[in-house]
Amino acid sequence: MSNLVYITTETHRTVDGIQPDWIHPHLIQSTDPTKGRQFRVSGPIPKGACLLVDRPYAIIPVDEDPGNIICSNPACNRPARNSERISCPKACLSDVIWCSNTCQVADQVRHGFECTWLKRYAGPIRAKWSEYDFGMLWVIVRLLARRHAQLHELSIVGDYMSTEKPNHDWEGIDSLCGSSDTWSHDKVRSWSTLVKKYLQSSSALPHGMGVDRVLHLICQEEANSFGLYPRETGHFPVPNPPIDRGEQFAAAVYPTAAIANHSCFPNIIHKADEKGRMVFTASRDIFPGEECCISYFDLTKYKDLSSRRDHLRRSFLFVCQCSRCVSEEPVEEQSEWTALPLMGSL
Ligand SMILES: C[S@@+](CC[C@H](N)C(=O)[O-])C[C@H]1O[C@@H](n2cnc3c(N)ncnc32)[C@H](O)[C@@H]1O
Repeated sequence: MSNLVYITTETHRTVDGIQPDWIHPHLIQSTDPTKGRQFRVSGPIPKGACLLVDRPYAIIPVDEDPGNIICSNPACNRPARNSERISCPKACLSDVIWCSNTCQVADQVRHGFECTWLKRYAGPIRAKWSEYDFGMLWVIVRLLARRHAQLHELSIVGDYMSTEKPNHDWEGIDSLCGSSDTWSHDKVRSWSTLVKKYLQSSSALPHGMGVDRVLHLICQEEANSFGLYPRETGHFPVPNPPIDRGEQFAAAVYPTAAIANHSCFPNIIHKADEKGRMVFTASRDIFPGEECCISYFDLTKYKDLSSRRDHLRRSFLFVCQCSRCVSEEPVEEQSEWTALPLMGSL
């Protein structure tokens, strides 16, 4: 991180009302007819420049590495050492810890929302479904818990419905792409069962949303959540010998970072910092008008066109249209793609 170039002239710029911790003045949002929302740059970006620092709206530890459990306070998120961990007094879940009394007190309202749900359902979901399903549902509960805590704060200062202070962060979650049309019927049916069993609005989870909205939230979360790893993702060309990104230690949803599309020839490297904030750094010089892309997967793992596209199709449900994939397509496939009707034009 030592060679990052921070340009600090516009510290409070927003992307369509969403306010990340920091965004480079040249990073803008636009729309691509095939890929949807995207990041572009309006001016030159030197290699090493920091483009974005985005706070997670919700983050959960992933159980692989019990040495690396992150503080539950969303304003902190730092990995806490064993000796400094404070557990929930109601013992809702061993993965819920805070790194100090201050963080625990600051997180009371948000955690209060998830605590009963975790105590009641974490065990049964892990036993009857899977660790993956539990993680996915817990991210949803944390999204709802954060929204609840923000609404609570706004109601304390008396401007809950004020148009001057809308809940910018939740707008970012609301605008994430993803819908039930993207996923298979079986998948959507299984998520619908999970929502009805475990995520309906109740005294244990008073979010006030209908089943369809929560199901839609799952579809959005599944299309937009990030895995957090100890090392950077997106170095290209892959260094020799290759350095992978390590074991995942958390999963998170970032309202602004989620706008970044994937490329197998990315110009951005991404990695979460010590507070769980997603940091985008230019991996080469980027020219005005260029799209800014991250890599959604570890480029050391999938190398040729078919393995990259298969992986993206299976895990992210889209056919990669990045410049590298399109240029590597056999000529007959290229003409098939160009023959497909586009939804619009640039
Ligand atoms: C995390 S979102 C990225 C932002 C998204 N474009 C939007 O409109 O919000 C991931 C989705 O973007 C689209 N996408 C991202 N990278 C792509 C690529 N290389 N080729 C085609 N579609 C892509 C896919 O629809 C994918 O499900």
